[in-house]
Amino acid sequence: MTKMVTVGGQFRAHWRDYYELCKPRVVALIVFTAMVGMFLATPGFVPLGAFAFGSLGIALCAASGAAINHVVDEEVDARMARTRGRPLPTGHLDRRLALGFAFALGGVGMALLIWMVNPLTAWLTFASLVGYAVVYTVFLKRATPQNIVIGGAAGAAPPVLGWAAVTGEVHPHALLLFLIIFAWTPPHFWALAIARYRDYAEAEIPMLPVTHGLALTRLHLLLYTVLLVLVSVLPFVTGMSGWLYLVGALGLGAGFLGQALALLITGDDARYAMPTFGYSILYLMALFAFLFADHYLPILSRTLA
Ligand code: HEM
Ligand SMILES: CC(C)=CCC/C(C)=C/CC/C(C)=C/COP(=O)(O)OP(=O)(O)O
Repeated sequence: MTKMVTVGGQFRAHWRDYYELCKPRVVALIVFTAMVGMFLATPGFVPLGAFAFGSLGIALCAASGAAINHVVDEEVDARMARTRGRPLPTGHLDRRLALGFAFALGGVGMALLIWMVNPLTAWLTFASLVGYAVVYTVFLKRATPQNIVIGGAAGAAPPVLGWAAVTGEVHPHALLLFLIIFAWTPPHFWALAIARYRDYAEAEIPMLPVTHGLALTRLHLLLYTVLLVLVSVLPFVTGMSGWLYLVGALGLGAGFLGQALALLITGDDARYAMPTFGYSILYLMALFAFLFADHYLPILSRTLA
């Protein structure tokens, strides 16, 4: 009896470790933005196959990238308070097992995308995986404070991937969604980097607050938020989205600008940095929910009329 409980307990611990390697909450938001890309790609309903296999394939590849990031960053993660409890630095998981797991996820994800969706989506997703796990994690993260600006392109790709899964093409409207996430990434990350800048300094990772100071990072955070609000209006200006989206985008943008301004003016990182980071996640989720609602409400009201 005792043995069974122990075996059960161990299995549970391993399952959780593998799950954590996938950065599940980040992947969830990535897949949500990909799904919205799929919905916006068509005036009607998304074909079920493209939706299910596209979402699953993108999720598996993003999780693969996240797991590779854990392997490459094992030593850096061990040096930072925020990350030293992860499965590799704590020794809960072996590096080779983690890498095998990452390749298995990526392999299954790619197979699904190639055979059940289309090759364009598969290769764009592969480029995003390599962009995050290799270009950003192995090189840029350790090389330049612009790491997350350039590396942000990998995380901004999912709506383009979702769109391509449904239509087999890269549409200019999908690129607008890419631009939104691309402009959102710096304020998203720098809010956290300000809050945790001692971590990055100790790990000798050249994040902007470490190399150029907190004041300049707060200013850059605000400037990118202004850029984000401007870019977020483009779906309305180009006729891709309507008034519901515009009102939502401006309301959410005002909230983000308020946070970024409060951080800059007061310099009170303890009070504003983590709430700004939390708001950035809520912002992206809600902005994409507005894109979705704006796309389907007119169709719904026409159907009901
Ligand atoms: C290069 C681009 C990005 C960088 C450098 C970055 C950085 C980070 C970091 C360091 C964290 C904290 C993770 C932790 O504490 O475990 C985080 C959390 C998060 N990020 Fe990002 N991020 C990027 C792109 C994205 C993208 C594209 C999305 C989604 C579309 C996203 C969604 C999230 C979410 C949802 C969390 C919260 C996770 C949690 O609570 O466990 N991030 N990000
Ligand atoms: C295939 C596809 C769509 C790939 C998406 C890429 C992806 C998973 C992007 C997430 C970005 C992210 C969480 C960066 C943080 O890494 P970090 O190492 O700076 O943060 P950490 O210190 O918390 O590990």
